[in-house]
Amino acid sequence: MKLEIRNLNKSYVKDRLVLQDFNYTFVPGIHGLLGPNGAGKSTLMKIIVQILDKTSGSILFNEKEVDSSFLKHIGYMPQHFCLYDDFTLRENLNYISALKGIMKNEIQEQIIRVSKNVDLYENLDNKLSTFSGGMKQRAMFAQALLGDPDILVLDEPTAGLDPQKRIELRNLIAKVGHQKIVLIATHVVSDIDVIADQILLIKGGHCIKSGSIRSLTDSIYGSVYTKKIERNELEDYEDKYKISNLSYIKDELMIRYIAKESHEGMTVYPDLEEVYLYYCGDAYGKK
Ligand SMILES: Nc1ncnc2c1ncn2[C@@H]1O[C@H](COP(=O)(O)OP(=O)(O)OP(=O)(O)O)[C@@H](O)[C@H]1O
Repeated sequence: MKLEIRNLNKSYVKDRLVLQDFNYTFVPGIHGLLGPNGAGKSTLMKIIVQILDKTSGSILFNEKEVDSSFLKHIGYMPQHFCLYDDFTLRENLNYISALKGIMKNEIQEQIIRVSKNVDLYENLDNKLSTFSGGMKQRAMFAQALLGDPDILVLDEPTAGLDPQKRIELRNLIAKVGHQKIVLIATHVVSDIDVIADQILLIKGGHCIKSGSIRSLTDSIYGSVYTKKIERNELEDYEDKYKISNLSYIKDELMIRYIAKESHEGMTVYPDLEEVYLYYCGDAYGKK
């Protein structure tokens, strides 16, 4: 199974491309789409799920150009809440099942399966208006799982969740995402650093770098340092380098920072946040 994005371009307004010659081939596994605000992650997702038209380029699923029949392969969880608050969860899932064209005699079984998947089986007959934020996110995830789609497109699925709920949803995605093509757009590195098989760093409408977390951290090994400094040196370091971490140990200041040229600090193994800062962060240092 593969989903190919070829030379994809999108502009909302004339002459301003928000996706530029975007190329990537998704295969089964969890793909984390990381990038700054406005990078084009949601736009890419909306084009894949056919909410938006592309300006040019092509999308192929298993070698064939996609058309509207491709939608049955997709489960989409948008960035913003999109359920009916006055409906019960069962009514919501019934409605979405009908929209997805799921056979009538399969709907009840599907609703039971997905509600159990997201641990909301006991809440099926409660109105969404009584759900907490975390329950609503899980309800939206249940909606994406209806029809057991091959591809899950999740746009900031953990937005607004507390740390425990965030971890629970992340584990759930890892559990049900197995053998599917899963795309997760996020700004939160910890949402994907454990579960993603591949990371795509997206900036300015391009995929600027991709690979496994290990290959990405390896790619910047030698550029991340740690050092104990005096307080009055901090400003100078901030001017010259990207500080990825700063902590006080008693009165001493310990920093981790990214320096592209070799440096006197002690080299440390990078993490994904540092990969993000290295490739997607603002201009190198303040100067
Ligand atoms: N409906 C629209 N009309 C005009 N411009 C838009 C529209 N939607 C998005 N854009 C612009 O397209 C660019 C990409 O936006 P997009 O929402 O895809 O980015 P993103 O990476 O998902 O950002 P975020 O992380 O903030 O959600 C941005 O410059 C945004 O302002």
